[in-house]
Amino acid sequence: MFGETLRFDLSEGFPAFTTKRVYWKTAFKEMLWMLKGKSKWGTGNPNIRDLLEQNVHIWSEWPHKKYVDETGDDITLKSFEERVLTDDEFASQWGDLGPVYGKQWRAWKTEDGREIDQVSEVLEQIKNNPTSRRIIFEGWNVGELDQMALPPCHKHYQFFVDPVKGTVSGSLVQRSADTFLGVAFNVCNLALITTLIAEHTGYMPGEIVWYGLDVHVYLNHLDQVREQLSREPKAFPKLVIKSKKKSLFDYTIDDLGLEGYDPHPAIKAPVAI
Ligand SMILES: Nc1nc(=O)c2c([nH]1)NC[C@@H]1CN(c3ccc(C(=O)N[C@@H](CCC(=O)O)C(=O)O)cc3)CN21
Ligand SMILES: O=c1ccn([C@H]2C[C@H](O)[C@@H](COP(=O)(O)O)O2)c(=O)[nH]1
Repeated sequence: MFGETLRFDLSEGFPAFTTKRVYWKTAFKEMLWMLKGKSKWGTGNPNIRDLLEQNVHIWSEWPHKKYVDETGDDITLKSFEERVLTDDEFASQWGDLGPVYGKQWRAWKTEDGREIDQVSEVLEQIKNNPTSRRIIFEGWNVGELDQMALPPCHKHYQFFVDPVKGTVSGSLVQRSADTFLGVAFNVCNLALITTLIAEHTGYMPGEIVWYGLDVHVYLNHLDQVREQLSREPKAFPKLVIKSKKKSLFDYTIDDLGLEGYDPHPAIKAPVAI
């Protein structure tokens, strides 16, 4: 399908889907990793070492494939991850994802050698110029796409302040959406970033609007999708910020929680690489 929309009012609950268990901690860790921007490994591009240290494996397939293709060393995904985790030099060389998400969000390179922190600018604009129609961060850096492990799927984030309601709403344009595996994570993470941005600018979270352009279901997910569609949705949980940090960029998973999340059981599916 092309051009689909989902809309959730965050005052009515946190949109972690309930028709299957969404590994929201994994999703949140991914979002917090993106918000940190650069990695201390290698060239500073986002690196899977930082995810593996938190037991998150959802990005490992891509650098593993690159390593096997380029070196001919046919090691398993598990041994590859182990090596990235324990061998600093290996992590710097092979754990690097290129200038993906966090790099563009926090340190977009300009022609004159500066780096632009788009997320900090979003916070500044919401505080100082809330009626702006330019409250955006963008990951689609055309000149650097060929260096990225995957060109960004969730690419354009735009925020909107309603001064009367006292809310910040968030939206996401996603060029390509893996309906069964990716979208639950993407919606969760859009709701998380919108809530955190509201918290750090003195507003309440408003709505989130998700736009999916190429929205697809992989053929080897069909049984899983049918199973999920047969289930009745339940009430959404509530996001709790257990400890408010000074900066939006300082959160760890231990600072966040979901209260009242009682989903149907998880449904497993293979990820397409
Ligand atoms: N085909 C494809 N779909 C995606 O959703 C996707 C990509 N590729 N490439 C980049 C990232 C990585 N993402 C992923 C990758 C794997 C899962 C996944 O396997 N999720 C399982 C288990 C989660 C866990 O390990 O805790 C799930 O049941 O949600 C989710 C998102 C989202 N993106
Ligand atoms: O956050 C994400 C990241 C990726 N996806 C999905 C969408 C596609 O199925 C693949 C990417 O393949 P492309 O050929 O580059 O479109 O990953 C997602 O849904 N959410």
